Amino acid sequence: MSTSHPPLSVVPMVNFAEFTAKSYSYLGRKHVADQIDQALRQVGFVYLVNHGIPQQAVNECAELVSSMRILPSYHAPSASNSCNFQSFRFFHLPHETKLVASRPQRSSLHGGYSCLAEKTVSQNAFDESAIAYLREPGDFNESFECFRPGENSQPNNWPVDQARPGFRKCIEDFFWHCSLLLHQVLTALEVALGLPIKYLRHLHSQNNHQLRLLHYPSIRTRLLDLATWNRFSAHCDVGTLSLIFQDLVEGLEIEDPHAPGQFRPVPIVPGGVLVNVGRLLARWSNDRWKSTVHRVGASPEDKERAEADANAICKPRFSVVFFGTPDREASIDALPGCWDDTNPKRYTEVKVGDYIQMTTTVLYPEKQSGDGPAPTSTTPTNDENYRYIEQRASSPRG
Ligand SMILES: O=C(O)CCC(=O)C(=O)O
Ligand SMILES: [Fe+2]
Repeated sequence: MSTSHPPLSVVPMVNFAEFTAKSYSYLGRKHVADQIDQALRQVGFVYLVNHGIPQQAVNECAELVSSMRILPSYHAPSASNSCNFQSFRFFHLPHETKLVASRPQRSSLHGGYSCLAEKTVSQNAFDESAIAYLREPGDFNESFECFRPGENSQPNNWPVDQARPGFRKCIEDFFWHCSLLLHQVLTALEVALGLPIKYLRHLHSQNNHQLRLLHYPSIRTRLLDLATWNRFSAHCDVGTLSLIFQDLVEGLEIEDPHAPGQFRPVPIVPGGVLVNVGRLLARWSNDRWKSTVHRVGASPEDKERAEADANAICKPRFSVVFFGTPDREASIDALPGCWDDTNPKRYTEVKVGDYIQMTTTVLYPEKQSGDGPAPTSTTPTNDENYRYIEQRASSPRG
């Protein structure tokens, strides 16, 4: 079948040092800003190298992530199983210790720990039966989420310090590194569109962002057949820009904007950060910048091994994702330069708080007030969830 667009296989890469270096001229910075603009228009994702977050800070965050053990009851990792994030030390804590830091009943209003397979994202499903269907099996990951340190309306739940000394400080510091980078990339977008300085940034002045640590444990790769179980279901992010830091294990896939339904693996760029557009920024830019559907499965290498061996086990994967979010009171209306008579506004103006409320209703339908009790001994353990998935995978849904 012929197509006017080449298949999407590569996320463009941009050297961000050329934007942040003080020695660079306006024209030099504009050149970088234009490259980012182009990538977000065509792919919705861009890799930034030399992004300015000190490697030591990424390593420290990853360092908490340092033993090679995975959830012990499943599968032993192979000796060659190297990854630079290795395994979050946090995720190796005993289940009960992690539960102390739980998000109350999946509340979108709290930071904290979510157990394996507790949560599923849903894409474009707004009626109750579709949501119920999509939610039934959880995605095969466990996560820890952190909102802006000191944000009272979205309190964070931390593990007790003796359980993981330094965890809280490290994660909070990393939050602020990411926040700084987010503001720099927003500045680049202002330059690309010729907007007044801080036009986008001033609507992010409250820094109501979110940091998510993710652990995708090893599992029999064939169980990750996307018809039965996912590591992270296909979705778009909600906010403006997300920053994704990955270990050395691939698995992220993005939908080819020119071939809907076809997902392309994203290769790892060591030291690079992936930046992608959330739905709010797509809306704000009148769809100039694409919010591309993405998902996480087994890496291409693991998939290949599973072709030959039905019992092959895929490598564990770790990632850290920072979700840039505008201030809740901000109104999002098409940006200057993104619409005119020939390209009229596609969306009505929306308040950020209302939009987020609508999307979290889909993600966390059973709990809106956020004040529910912490999980109790009746909360399924990771082991129970895992066994459930094994069972369900032998009788696929549908
Ligand atoms: O783990 C990843 O690489 C991506 C996760 C993701 O897309 C998300 O948390 O929204
Ligand atoms: Fe995402």
